[in-house]
Amino acid sequence: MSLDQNQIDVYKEKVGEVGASLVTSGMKVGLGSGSTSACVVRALGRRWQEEGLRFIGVPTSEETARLAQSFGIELSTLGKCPELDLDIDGADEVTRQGFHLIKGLGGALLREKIVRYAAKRFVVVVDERKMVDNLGDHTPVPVEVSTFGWEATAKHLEKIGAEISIRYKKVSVRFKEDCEDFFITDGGNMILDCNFGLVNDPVKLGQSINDIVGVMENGLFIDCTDEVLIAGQNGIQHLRK
Ligand SMILES: O=C(CO)[C@H](O)[C@H](O)COP(=O)(O)O
Repeated sequence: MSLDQNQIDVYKEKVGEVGASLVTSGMKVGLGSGSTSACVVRALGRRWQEEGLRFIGVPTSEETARLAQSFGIELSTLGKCPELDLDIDGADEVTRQGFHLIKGLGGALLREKIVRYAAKRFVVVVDERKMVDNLGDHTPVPVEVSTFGWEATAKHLEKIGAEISIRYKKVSVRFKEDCEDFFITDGGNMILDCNFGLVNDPVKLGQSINDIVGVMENGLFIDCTDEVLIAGQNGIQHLRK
């Protein structure tokens, strides 16, 4: 499906507003990362300033924290708020059946996964381009790894079938050594984008990836999404598990 950027931006704004409408005063809310989550945060910022909505946000990235703070939204940490009522985040792929996800093209997957598992309810906001039949349809699996010894970690990932692209600051390119321009996550790690082709058994794959020493976390979010808000030609669909 080809959509122009203006149409995509309109979808993101709309789904951001519907996502933000799920927040009520007094809630503790995980704030996702990426451009669609930014639309949620901006819509929440408007509600904060115009309606007097008051909640506590726990951001999944420094960028999201800065955006939320620019609206005066109160932020906290999982240290102070270890249990959240709601987490709203974007995704790179969402399966039509089961709402399994690939996340992390924005580079925040470790914090996003930690925040997701601190929340009672997880709502994913996407536009219709992100809906797939199988994980791996058009997105690699981002894997966050320690910068120390990442080359050895990459070799182990290749042994389990990954075709690796190192994530650089701007774009992800094919394996190249001795490059100093790596993308570094908020937690000080690197991202290796691992193409496994179609992912038939995501639970097993996620386990095999996380069993490798040096891996911090992988971008497969399996069986943990409660609801999906999908922006498309027919408006916003709100699907529940
Ligand atoms: O997982 C993520 C960041 O780590 C994002 O949620 C994901 O990449 C979607 O981003 P966007 O809404 O910009 O397409």
